[in-house]
Amino acid sequence: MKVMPASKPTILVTGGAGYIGSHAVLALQRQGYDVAILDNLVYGHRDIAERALKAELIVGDTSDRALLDRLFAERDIAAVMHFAAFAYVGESVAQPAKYYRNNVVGTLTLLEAMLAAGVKSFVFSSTCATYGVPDAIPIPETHPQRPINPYGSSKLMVERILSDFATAYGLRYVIFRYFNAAGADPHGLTGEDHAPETHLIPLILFAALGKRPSISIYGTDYDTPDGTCIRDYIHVSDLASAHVLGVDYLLDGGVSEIFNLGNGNGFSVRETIETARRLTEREIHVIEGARRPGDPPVLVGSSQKVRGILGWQPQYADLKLILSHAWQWHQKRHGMPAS
Ligand SMILES: NC(=O)c1ccc[n+]([C@@H]2O[C@H](COP(=O)([O-])OP(=O)(O)OC[C@H]3O[C@@H](n4cnc5c(N)ncnc54)[C@H](O)[C@@H]3O)[C@@H](O)[C@H]2O)c1
Ligand SMILES: O=c1ccn([C@@H]2O[C@H](COP(=O)(O)OP(=O)(O)O[C@H]3O[C@H](CO)[C@@H](O)[C@H](O)[C@H]3O)[C@@H](O)[C@H]2O)c(=O)[nH]1
Repeated sequence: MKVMPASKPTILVTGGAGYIGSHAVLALQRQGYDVAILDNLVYGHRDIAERALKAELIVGDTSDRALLDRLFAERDIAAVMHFAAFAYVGESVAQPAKYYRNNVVGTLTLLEAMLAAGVKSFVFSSTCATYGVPDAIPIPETHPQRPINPYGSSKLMVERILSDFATAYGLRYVIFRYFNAAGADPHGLTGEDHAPETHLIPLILFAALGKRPSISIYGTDYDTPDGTCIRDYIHVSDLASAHVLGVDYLLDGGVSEIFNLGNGNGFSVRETIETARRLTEREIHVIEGARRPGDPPVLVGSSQKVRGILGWQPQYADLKLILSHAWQWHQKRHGMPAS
């Protein structure tokens, strides 16, 4: 007789209609988890959540306590993966209130609703932006946290709340501090589609597609080898697989942990543009502009800890491969075939 595997529990994914969250939904589904998405669709996409991923989408906000109470009462949720947040570094400098309200107050409401419903496992999207300007590269998890923009501060505040809630209320969490998410699902089911788009890699590819006339480099006078900022780009599907390992770990009774997620390799803005030129074989017109407020010159992370404790292994660490998946996705999403 064929023995069917016991079905896995339901995971609530906030922000699951967004970029990284949708890849996490896919990774959870591929591991046999049931998923419910909570997303207010301010930046998320109904077509990706419902048509591409065929997931249950609850359209609503993390600050809506009545909705959260109903959501937890009606489903048997084992853990929450919390992606819902605003995440534009530059905007956070100009509009900090928007960031503290959504990222801190929204998360607090969600945590209170979870705990009231007896759900105590939480996976949180934090960021290397909590480190600020690093003392040394690669950055370990023990590095002091001194964010230089309100976005990073909002994420650090949530990290502190989680630590206090663990002590007082028995919450168990995995915090992932990611470096720069990039790329797209290699099978093309989901990818990056921010409006407005402010991230470097999609904007470079839009210039290659002719959707934009050029790419601006924000600052060429940084203290780096070519004067432009250096970032550690990590494939979004590798982020997603780490999140599944994080949920498995918490559901197995693991203690609260904090992990960096990066590849440990830094690429400058100029190097990233050059890699895209070679990949796409298209003209990419560059404009050298002023620095963007809130940008640290170099962010590169050490991910030894997550490899050791969760056994995480990135599958797509190569920048050209990351760009090639993003390129496939943007050509399909924007209906412009490669020549
Ligand atoms: N993109 C990166 O490189 C990066 C790096 C480090 C950390 N992060 C974090 O990862 C998470 C996801 O980032 P992303 O790039 O996928 O962003 P995204 O904007 O694509 O996804 C966020 C999703 O959350 C939803 N949302 C926002 N506020 C909400 C609320 N109050 N209630 C319900 N839904 C809400 C949005 O509609 C969107 O679908 C964020 O928490 C971000 O801070 C991102
Ligand atoms: O048109 C552009 C856009 C960006 N950049 C530069 O490219 C780098 C990367 O910028 P971007 O893609 O906007 O990412 P970050 O500002 O580094 O922020 C991302 O990565 C952070 C972790 O580093 C996350 O916390 C944020 O949520 C996420 O948006 C930075 O040096 C920017 O100054 C340009 O030169 N031109």
